Formats: sequence, structure tokens, C-alpha cells
Amino acid sequence: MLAVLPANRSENPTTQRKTRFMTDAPVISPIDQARILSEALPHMQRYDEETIVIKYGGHAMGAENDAKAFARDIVLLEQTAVNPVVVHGGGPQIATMLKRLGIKSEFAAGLRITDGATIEIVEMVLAGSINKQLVGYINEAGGKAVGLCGKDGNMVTASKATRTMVDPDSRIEEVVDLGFVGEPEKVDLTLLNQLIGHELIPVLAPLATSATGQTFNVNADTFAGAVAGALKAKRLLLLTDVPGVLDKSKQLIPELSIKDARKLIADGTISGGMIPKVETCIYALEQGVEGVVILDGKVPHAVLLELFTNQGTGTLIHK
Ligand SMILES: Nc1ncnc2c1ncn2[C@@H]1O[C@H](COP(=O)(O)OP(=O)(O)O)[C@@H](O)[C@H]1O
Ligand SMILES: CC(=O)N[C@@H](CCC(=O)OP(=O)(O)O)C(=O)O
Repeated sequence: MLAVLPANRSENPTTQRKTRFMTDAPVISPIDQARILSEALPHMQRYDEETIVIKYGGHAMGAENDAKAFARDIVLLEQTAVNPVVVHGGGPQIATMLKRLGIKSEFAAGLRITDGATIEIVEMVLAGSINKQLVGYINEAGGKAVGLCGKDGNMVTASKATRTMVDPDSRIEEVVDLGFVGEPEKVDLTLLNQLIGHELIPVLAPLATSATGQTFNVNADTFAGAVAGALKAKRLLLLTDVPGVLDKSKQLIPELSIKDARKLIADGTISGGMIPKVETCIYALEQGVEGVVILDGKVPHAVLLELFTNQGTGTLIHK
């Protein structure tokens, strides 16, 4: 038998809830809402059953409501048959905790120099608080998130990272000892393959183990690139707090070739935390990821805008 529509639709609790949500939003007619959904169809079809790695940076996280909105968009992706894999950062949150504990922290080439005391805090903040918070938000939005780090199932093994820096005064090159900072060497997909495509959303903290069982702190962009490369992901999205890669006059560069990106690193236009981000994009492209984008995660629904509309935001890096 056909269900009888309620005579007064506003008495329907579902309609009431929707109406309440709509009060703060710009007025969009129901027909426009339907049109927007319909226009998303070809985009959804393009990503059907495809794996998309989304790196959610510590700066992009912002307030609780922003993280909850991000989580909701991730659930929406999964609902449309995309396979999202979330890798999160937490640099600013680690910095806050280290400061509270009176532990000094320094960076070299965008990487945190990580001693024995620091790695304990890094693991606590990344795999403990941030990871479980994001898992909670995704699950609250109706998803089934599984929080892991690279140590689980030996997913990501790493070797000790080193960087050569040029002393600005003497111009002499010196090797910087970064301590327990790891460079991903191998990604074992056994565990991830148990989750992807089974309605489960992996949420990964960027920690790895060495061959001898040492825990390594891995830059979250580098970690995301290694995972995206191993998965041959369709897209890698790096969400940060700037519109994308900016030129010397702070203008957004919408597209960047690998060659030009390398030039911008060499001439100092790209510096600090943007270096591992761009290096990650280059690595991921070389590993067969189809498209990589650096974008502003603070823009509401940044992920949906990038994937499901014609409005490309941020910097697309290509071969
Ligand atoms: N050319 C550049 N374009 C944009 N951002 C840059 C550039 N060079 C350096 N940066 C810095 O990189 C930062 C992003 O890296 P990071 O702080 O590690 O972000 P996240 O926490 O999202 O990984 C920006 O906030 C900006 O200060
Ligand atoms: C080695 C290294 O630098 N690790 C990073 C890991 C977290 C991270 O990368 O977080 P964001 O993406 O928010 O910057 C750190 O200790 O800050």
C-alpha cells in the first residue's frame, strides 16, 4: 500500500529538522537543491569505487564544528561509493602539548626534530587524542571509522630520515640529525585492504615503525603520499590552512608542474611545512596517483567542492 503523505509536511519530524538546518544557510529553493545534487552525478560516477586519500592537516582542523563538518563530508563520500582514506596531522596540537610540558621543539626543512621525550608526546597526541577524536566525529555522522597508525599491522615501515641543510652564513652544507623522524620505506596494504570497500573508513595517524621496532614520527603529508602511492589512489587531497601554493606575491598558483614546483622550492618561494607537502605531491604523482591537490581545508565543504563540483580549488600539481 502507498504511504499517505502527511497533510502538513512541517509536522513531519524529518522535514522539521531539515527546516531548522536551513535557517542559517543561504536560501536555496528545493528545485535548486535537487539540481545541485543532479549536477554532482557525473563527478560521483567518476569516483565510484575509487580510493581517495585525504590528508587533514593540523592547521586545517580548526574548531570542533569544522572538524565535525569535515567528518560529515567524509561520511557523505563513503555513502556515494567513494572509498575515503583519511590521514591526519596534528603539528599545532603537538606544539601546544610540548609547550605545556616545557619541552622545546625545533624544525629543520619542515620536519620536527624528535628526541626521546618528544616522540612519546607525538604518539600520545597523534594516535591518542586526535585520531580518536576524528574517529568519534565520523562515527557520530553515521560512518564506521577505524582509527589506526602506521604501526598497526606493520602498515608503514620507515627508516631514519636525514636532511642536508645549508648554513645561511657560511653556505656550508651540513647533515641535520632529526632524531626519531622516519621516512616511509614500505607500505603493507594487508590491513587497509580489509577495510577499504567494506564501508569502513580508515583514519590514520602518521607514525611508523623501523625494522627494529623503533617508533618514528613521520610528517603527515609524507605519510599520506606513501599510502596514496601504495594504494594507487585516484586522488590525493592535502587540506591545509592556506588556499594552496602561493607565489612570491602571495597569489594562488592554480596549477603547477613538477618541474616548476622544484624550482619554487629551490628559490625559497616554497618553504617550511609547504616543502614536505609539495615533495609528497611529486612523489605521489610518480607513484601513479592520478591527481594531487593542495587546498584550503578551512573552506566549508572543501572536499565536496573539489570532488563533486566543477569548481576546482587550490593548487593542482601535475607531471
Ligand atoms: N609558497 C607557499 N605557499 C603557501 N604556503 C606556504 C608557502 N611556503 C611556505 N608556506 C607555509 O606552509 C604552511 C602550510 O604547511 P603546514 O604548516 O605544515 O600545514 P599543515 O599543518 O596543514 O600540514 C602555510 O601555512 C605557510 O605558512
Ligand atoms: C616529522 C614531523 O614533522 N612530524 C609531524 C607530524 C604531524 C604533522 O605532520 O602534522 P601537520 O600535518 O598538522 O603539520 C610533527 O611532529 O609535527
